[in-house]
Parts: sequence; C-alpha cells; structure tokens
Amino acid sequence: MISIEGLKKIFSLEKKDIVAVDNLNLNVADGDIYGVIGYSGAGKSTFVRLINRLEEPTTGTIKIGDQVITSLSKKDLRIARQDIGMIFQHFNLLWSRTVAENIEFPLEISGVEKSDRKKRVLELIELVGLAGKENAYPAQLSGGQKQRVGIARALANSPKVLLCDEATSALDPETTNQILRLLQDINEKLGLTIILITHEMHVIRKICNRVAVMEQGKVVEEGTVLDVFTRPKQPVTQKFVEQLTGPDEEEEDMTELKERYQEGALLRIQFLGESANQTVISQLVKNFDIHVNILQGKITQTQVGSYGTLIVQLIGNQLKEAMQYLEEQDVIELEVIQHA
Ligand SMILES: Nc1ncnc2c1ncn2[C@@H]1O[C@H](COP(=O)(O)OP(=O)(O)OP(=O)(O)O)[C@@H](O)[C@H]1O
Repeated sequence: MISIEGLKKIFSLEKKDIVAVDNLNLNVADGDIYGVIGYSGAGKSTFVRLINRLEEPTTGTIKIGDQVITSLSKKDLRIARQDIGMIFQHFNLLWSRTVAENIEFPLEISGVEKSDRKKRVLELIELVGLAGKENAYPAQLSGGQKQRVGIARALANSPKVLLCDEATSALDPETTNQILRLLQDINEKLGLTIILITHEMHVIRKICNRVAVMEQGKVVEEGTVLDVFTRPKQPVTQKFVEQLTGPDEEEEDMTELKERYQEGALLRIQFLGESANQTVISQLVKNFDIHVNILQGKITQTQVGSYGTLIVQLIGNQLKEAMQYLEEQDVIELEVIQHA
C-alpha cells in the first residue's frame, strides 16, 4: 500500500514560487494499476518524481508499505529505490550500451554477481518480448522496443512498485496498446503495483482500475475508473471523458428524436460497467412482447466491463412490464426521456 499525505512541492524561481504539487493526498492499494490524469502543467510529472524522491518534497509524507520514503537518509533511499522501478516517456536508455547491457546496468549498481546478472537479464528479455535483440543498440530499435528495454531495466531488481511517467506518449496507437498490454501482463504475473501518469483517457480506460484527476497540483477527483467515467463531477474530468465519448451533442439531437419517435417509450440506458449488462437488452427482447429500436449510443470497454449510453425506443404490448424490468436492473441506470 502506498499512502501519500499532504504532499507539496514548491519550485522557488527568482521572481516567484511555483506550487507544482499542492497538498496532495492519495492511497494506492497493492496490485493496483493506478492512473493519474491531468492536462499539461497539472503537476503529474512532479508528483510521480516525488514518489521516489527524484524530486525532493517541500512537505508531506510518502509511505510505501511500512517504509516512510520521505524520512530516509540518502543511503537508505538508494536501497529503497530498488523496490521502485520507473519508466519514462523518452525511455532514458544508455545509447552506447546494448539492450542486454542496459538491462544489466541496475543489477551492476545493486552489486549482483555477474553470473546471476546474465541469468536475470535473459529472464527479463523473455518477459518483455525482446528475445533476439540482446545485442542491438537502442538506436537500432523501434519506440516500442525501446520502451520494452526501459520496462525490463525497471524490473531488473524485482521492484514492488513501477512508476510510469507518460510511458506511452511518444508511441503510436498500436505500439501504445502493446506496451499497455505488457504492463497489464506484468501487473498480473508479478503482482506489481503500477502508478501511471498520462494525459490520455484511453490509456486509463485500457488498463487502470483506479484513477485520480489532477488540476493545479491537486487531486480534484478520485475513484474507480468506472465511477469516474460514468459520473464525472469536475469539469476537467468531464472534458477527459469526452475524449472517449465525443462532446455531448445529445441534448440537441434529443428534440429531433422526440419528434421522430413518438410511439412507445424513449429511454436513455446508461451501462455501468458490470459484465452482466450485456444481457439486459437481449433479455428484454426475449422475455417481453416488445421491439427495441436502438437510436443512438456509444459503448466502450474498461477493465471490468462495458460502460456507455444507449438511447432506445421501446414499442410493443408489454411496454409497462419491460420498463419495470429495466428499472429493476442495477447494472444500468434508466432515464425515461419520453413516454407516449
Ligand atoms: N524543475 C522545475 N523548476 C521550476 N518549475 C517547474 C519544474 N518542474 C516543473 N515545474 C513547474 O511545475 C508545474 C507542474 O509541472 P509538471 O511537469 O509536473 O506538470 P505535468 O502535469 O507533468 O505537465 P507535462 O505533462 O506538460 O509535463 C508547471 O507549472 C511547471 O512549469
């Protein structure tokens, strides 16, 4: 468990102070893939660099397990950092070293015997899918392969926590997906806790179970990805959710839909992400004398199930019963837009 309390970072410049992280509190459970999202300048990078004290906090406490990172001496911090791996947007590889030598580097620093190092490097190369590239130099690799080296190097000392600082922002969408799948794989296989910062909502959607939204150095909203997606409270969160669902043009369309589909009932069904929600519509058609006319909608997948909204028209003899059935389903939220 990572717990962060009252974390603050002020950069003192000549003319003014910049509060990059402002009284931030956060708890991350073991095994979480925890996303932190925010626009440029929100303080995400500073925050993630404070966790392993690449930046020194101005005030606040960071605890990882039983260890209070913020009170460690420089020497103890060096040892503690072996439990905290980190990957970066621009990979930060050593360009004059081969793939194998890059991955071996942290093992050298932590004093692992040469024969054990070689064995561990081979394991890591397998784990991240770089077999055959051991002797290549970073310049000979694609972006995705470079990040795989970054991941292998970060995992070399078997850390408990992996910090990802915009790790996929320099990659194309397909490579991004491959790297996200790898991170998910590692999280499952090794039980590693991952904190991932990003400005892209689809990254959060793909692999995170929880998310914090940062604005002006503070966490303004936090929760399970599904809760935050389905009920965004803050304007900044609503904007991020729109990255996935498109701007909310629904209300404009609604007048037209109401006019065009006056028969039966016009409903907005919001899917809340449980896996069971897939069957709601098919059960409806199967069990009731009813037609379901899907008029509009967008459904997308998250880690735990689908979420999104459908606008449907129900027509038929058992309209009342069908609507009652929908109201009883707690995997959806129902709103009656119009009822003839
Ligand atoms: N070393 C530094 N010295 C002075 N100001 C800094 C330093 N690092 C960051 N800042 C300032 O702190 C604020 C937060 O920056 P930070 O890089 O953490 O944000 P971010 O959300 O990661 O944005 P980006 O994705 O653009 O990096 C910004 O106003 C930035 O200018």
